[in-house]
Amino acid sequence: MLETVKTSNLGYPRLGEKREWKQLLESYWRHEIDDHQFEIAAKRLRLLNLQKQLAFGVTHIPVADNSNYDHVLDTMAAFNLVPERFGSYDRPLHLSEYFAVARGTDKNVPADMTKWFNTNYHYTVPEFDHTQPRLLDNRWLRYWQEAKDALHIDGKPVILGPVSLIKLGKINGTYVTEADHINTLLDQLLPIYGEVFQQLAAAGVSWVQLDEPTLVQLTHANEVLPYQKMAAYLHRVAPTINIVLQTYFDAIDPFEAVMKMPVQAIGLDFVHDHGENLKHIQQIGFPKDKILAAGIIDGHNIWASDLREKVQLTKTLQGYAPKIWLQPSNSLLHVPITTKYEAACDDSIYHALAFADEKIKELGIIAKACNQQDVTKALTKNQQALNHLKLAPFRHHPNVKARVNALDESQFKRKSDYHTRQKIQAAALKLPFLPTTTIGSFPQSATVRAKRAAWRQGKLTDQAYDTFIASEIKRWIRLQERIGLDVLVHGEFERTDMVEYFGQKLGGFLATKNGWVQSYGSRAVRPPVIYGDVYYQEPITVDKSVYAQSLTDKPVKGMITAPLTIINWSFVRDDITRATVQNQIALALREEVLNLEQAGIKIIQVDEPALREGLPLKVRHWQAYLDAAVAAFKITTTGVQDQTQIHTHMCYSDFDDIIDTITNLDADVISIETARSRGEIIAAFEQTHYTKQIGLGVYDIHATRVPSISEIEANIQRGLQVINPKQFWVNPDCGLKTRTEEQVIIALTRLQAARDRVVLKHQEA
Ligand SMILES: CN1c2c(nc(N)[nH]c2=O)NC[C@@H]1CNc1ccc(C(=O)N[C@@H](CCC(=O)N[C@@H](CCC(=O)N[C@@H](CCC(=O)O)C(=O)O)C(=O)O)C(=O)O)cc1
Ligand SMILES: N[C@@H](CCS)C(=O)O
Ligand SMILES: [Zn+2]
Repeated sequence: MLETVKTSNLGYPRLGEKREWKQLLESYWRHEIDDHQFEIAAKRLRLLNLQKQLAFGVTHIPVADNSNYDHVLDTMAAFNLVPERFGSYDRPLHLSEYFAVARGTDKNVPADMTKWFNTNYHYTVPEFDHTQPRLLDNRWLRYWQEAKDALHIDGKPVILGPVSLIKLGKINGTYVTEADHINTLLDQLLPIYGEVFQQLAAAGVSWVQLDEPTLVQLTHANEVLPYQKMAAYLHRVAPTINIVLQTYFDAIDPFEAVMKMPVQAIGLDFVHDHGENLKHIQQIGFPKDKILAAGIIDGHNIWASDLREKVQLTKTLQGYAPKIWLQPSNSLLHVPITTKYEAACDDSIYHALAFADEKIKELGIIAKACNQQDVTKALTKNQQALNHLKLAPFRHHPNVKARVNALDESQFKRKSDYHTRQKIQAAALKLPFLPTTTIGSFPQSATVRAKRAAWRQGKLTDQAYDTFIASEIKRWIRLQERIGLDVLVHGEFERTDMVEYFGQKLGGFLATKNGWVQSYGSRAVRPPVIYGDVYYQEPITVDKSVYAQSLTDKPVKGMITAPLTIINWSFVRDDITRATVQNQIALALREEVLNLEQAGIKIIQVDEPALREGLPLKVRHWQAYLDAAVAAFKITTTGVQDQTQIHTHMCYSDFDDIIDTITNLDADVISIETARSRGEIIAAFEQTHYTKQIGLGVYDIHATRVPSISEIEANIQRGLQVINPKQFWVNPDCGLKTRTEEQVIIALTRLQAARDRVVLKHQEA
């Protein structure tokens, strides 16, 4: 006898429909509101999110999935695990102490952040160097109680599991991978998780969602041991709590071992699993005593589901697991909140979109269909919407498809090898020893944003807006000249965002009005939607670069975003392969690169910061991804003459495992982040005997604190110990758009002075 199909959610976006949460955080940071006002407003937003899910009929509503900055930081703060420099506590952290860890202070650099699996969300990296874990704050109980008291919701607290917490963190600057380290830390953490669970049990909590996303990265059954130990412990100390062991972003390889764990439900991703979770269930079966929490709706993309197909999938799953919860494949943190602000876009796209709220509604329809309720109308409407998009003529451009199919070897190769190019470029550019440059963007000041807002609202003409952007470019060219930088940039003032901007300019993209997704803390991005074949409409960046170059004798870098970063930070159509979409983007950008070159731009930077984060979670899928990434980068960049210098830039990455890919990109110069990761990255380049030019980030742009000349000099010297000075460039870690003008001028002046000191010492030696 089949049980009623229930619905569940894994996490709801935090931003608020109109980014109210962002406004709230930032007004608190600006001291416009006090703690009390902050708490009242934050509670209102939390309850609003819960109320919505209640209204949509979700059976198992997540609680404590909210955060004041980041959920990993919340876990660290609750367990006294913040980095040592921020102190050790025996009471819950005050809001200002919590934000100090996240954002840094005058004295302390903030805790390190990195990408959350293969998403564009950043989490705070735990540091386990001096851990004295203890429970400071059972936030899971607090938020469960809040939902119960205010809305009578018996919520499902979401807690990041201890093994994943450990593996997402570092000891002595290195990610925790050794079994011994994992076990030692687990022994320290389990009693604390036990306390949390016991308190939840005492309060009457029925279900806890225990997220262990690292389970999808395992390859062998013996790696499941710490997870088993953890589940057995929690079951022993809090037997009345039902645990849903939640995985996402891929399939579980050691399937049988995980299925044996003493939990009451297992959450599996049936969207990003390459079909493997279903295959495992069909071959191995699903434990009869457990609930299958089936992630059947794509929580990482924004397309409406094919509901008939999902009903069919659910019925198939019911053949193996009679007790089912239907849920998104992962937390809805990674998609915008509602499509209702997008109604102005083409109807055939609009009706085929599903953001968080629409996804939750989809779950309700599928559940009803499986529970024998009549949803014919909803299913028909869904089929019509999908068909309209599929057949929309503006989606298909046969000539684009033909160009991708006709790609040949000549479009993947520079004319000459690096050493030949290097000589030609050196003669043409005549750059000094240890050239200085920046990564591209300068402050997106309140004035820049206000002018853009006025222009968008029609209060400023196109011409007035262009004139304003030109005046900013000119002002910053002069500033860069005054500081003495060697290679200049135009500053990217015209761009809301390095991906969204290209989405606004290329054919086949839709730029959303309100499709905000949290990137880190209060910061958000609006990923554009790739709905059709991508094509080049007209020059995108050429006029800005040419104008900037006309103002100075120093070289100005052209600045574009590379295909993998565009695709990884967009929502991508899912009816053709990603490799095809990537190559379409690459062919369009190739035209832009050639136009820049033809217009006299001698250095062109092709930013690829998201290449590393897009790596599939399973190593066996890496090579195909990396090969396709290299191909797209080469299509973009290899059309130019030898004397045109191609730069690329990557940040927020661990480069060790993609160093061969970096070499294969064949860029003449790469600038990378290093200031924050304290030099681990440099070793990777040393070991590979990297022969091309490298700009090491010697100023951490993510910290509000500006380093001294000596600190920057030390960073340069550290790099020079392992990298040949002839290959070395001096630059910040990343773009400067989030910094203030004052900070940037001081920082770059010091960077230039540090470079001059090093040059002097080098000449004296
Ligand atoms: C390098 N990074 C990037 C990532 N992903 C990207 N897609 N782009 C990136 O650059 N991932 C990794 C990192 C993440 N880094 C950041 C850094 C900074 C931000 C950020 O500051 N985001 C802003 C929003 C930026 C933006 O688009 N601003 C618009 C203004 C939009 C707006 O607020 N409009 C208002 C009205 C106008 C107004 O009052 O200003 C409205 O629509 O209501 C612009 O420049 O015009 C943020 O505030 O969060 C993100 C990721
Ligand atoms: N050119 C971009 C790169 C960011 S990763 C910038 O400077 O903002
Ligand atoms: Zn960057």
